[in-house]
Amino acid sequence: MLSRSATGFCRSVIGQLGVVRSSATVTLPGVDHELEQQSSSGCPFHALWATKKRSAPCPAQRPATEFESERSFEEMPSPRALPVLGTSLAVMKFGGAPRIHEYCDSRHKQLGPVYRENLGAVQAVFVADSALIQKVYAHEGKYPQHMVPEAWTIYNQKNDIKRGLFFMDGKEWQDRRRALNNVFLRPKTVSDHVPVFNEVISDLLANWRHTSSLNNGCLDDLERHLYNWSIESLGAMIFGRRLGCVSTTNDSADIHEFVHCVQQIFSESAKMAMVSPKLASALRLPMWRRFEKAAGRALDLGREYVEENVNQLCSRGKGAAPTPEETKSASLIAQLLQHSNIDREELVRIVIDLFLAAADTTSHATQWAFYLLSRHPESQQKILNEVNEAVGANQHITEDCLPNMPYVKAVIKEALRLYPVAPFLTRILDQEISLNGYRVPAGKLILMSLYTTGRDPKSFPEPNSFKPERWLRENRSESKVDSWACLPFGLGSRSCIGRRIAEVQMQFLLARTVKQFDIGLATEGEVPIKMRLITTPENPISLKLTPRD
Ligand code: HEM
Repeated sequence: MLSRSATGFCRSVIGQLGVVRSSATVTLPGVDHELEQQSSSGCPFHALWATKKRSAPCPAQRPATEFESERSFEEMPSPRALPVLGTSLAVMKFGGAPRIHEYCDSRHKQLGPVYRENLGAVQAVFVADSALIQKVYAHEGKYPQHMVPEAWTIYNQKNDIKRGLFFMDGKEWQDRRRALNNVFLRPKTVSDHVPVFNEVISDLLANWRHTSSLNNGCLDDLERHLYNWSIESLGAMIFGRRLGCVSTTNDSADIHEFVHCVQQIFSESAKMAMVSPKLASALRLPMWRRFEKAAGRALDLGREYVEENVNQLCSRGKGAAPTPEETKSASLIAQLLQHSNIDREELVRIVIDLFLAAADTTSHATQWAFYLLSRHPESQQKILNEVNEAVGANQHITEDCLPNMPYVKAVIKEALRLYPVAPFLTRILDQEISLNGYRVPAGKLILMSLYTTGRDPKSFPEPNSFKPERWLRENRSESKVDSWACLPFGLGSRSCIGRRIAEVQMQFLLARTVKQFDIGLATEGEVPIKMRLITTPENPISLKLTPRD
């Protein structure tokens, strides 16, 4: 098993989000390329393998003799490394941690779909091939294990605190995941909260209309707007009430501080990509102190929100039946308390980690989608046509309209292919596996390079072009997309638990924004990726919004 404390430079450099193996299904209306859901009985990979019509047997069923003809781990392609420095200089030449996706991409081009490299103290196996990714998932076992950013592990150990789902492993993870699945993966959970998601969007769009009208049509700092939107939407769902990040009427200084802290946690841990978090914490470097302060404050504020919510629920008295309205808008906290044996203390940790997992990912994914739309007016027109047709006489986009809006969904999928928020999915397997003819011992860190697979011309013709159409069911035969090469939410039982929530929120926001505004880019030129633990724009993005009415 890989030591959790191992590594500085690299654990952070490659410390992106990992992925999964789940049991709930989310199907894309009109988008025929989803793979994530499997039945819990039998080998889930047989079904998946069968749907891909591969001639080789399911990798999970390969005979034990498989390894006899394989080459050893040491023989696996690996870049030349200098004594002591290893390959750090080569990484630096590419621009260091912010360009790690490009560095790994070039290594794959040089060394093939599977190679190993010691980045700092971490020895990792990099995989960029959809068939091999399937194989890794087929071997992830009952308790899939992923990598967590080292700064967090150190912080948790130092402060002796336990954390939420993302940080759990083994049986504890499985129990909690099941309890949360019961709430998060129920279609009704999302449906019940669509009205509040739309309420948040109405406030956001009113704010955008006002702000841009005062600034020559420009909406600056899209990142901050989307961060607020993402936290407000999730908060409304979790606490059953608006937090005030977006609304102008219910403004609370605390919530802005919370948003700021969550944002800072990510920005400071990304800075530790160039310095070992262990070293940064031991020397109490400014970046560590800022990280520690932001994490401590976020945890405190999160605790206050959760406790306030739980106290309100408890003060209603045990046997008091909720009113129909209350039942409809029941906070997820109420549902978790009702349907699981999670206690208050654990609830605090779980909820705070949900915010950490959701805020950055959803806001940056949406930011890239807006960026791409601003550069592709023809796609905006397609969305507009689709939305107008779907809403008909009814001017509001309701949940019932979503199945008739496959193009919007395809835009999201395409944005996540080009800009996978989590650029590497990570797994640490508890059994030996053979990848591309090389043995990978149990306990090795495996990084699946989504940036590379998503832009592989074998999987996606014209891979660098934004072509949402490729995901539409009617184009499937000629578009030749390989869904296994694009897994932005991971796969299987440890896949993103918030996927459906994020997708629905994004669909509504994109569709409603395009319906109201023609979206242009206020800033010049292409915006490159800067890796800050997740895939973010290097420069701030500003939009030019022109009302359509
Ligand atoms: C576009 C938005 C999002 C993307 C691209 C995304 C992506 C991912 C990925 C790749 C993982 C992989 C975990 C692994 O196996 O290591 C993950 C896990 C997770 N995500 Fe998301 N996510 C998004 C939004 C959300 C939202 C909105 C929530 C909460 C409502 C959320 C909650 C979580 C949690 C709790 C985990 C850990 C699951 C576990 O360990 O069992 N995510 N996400």
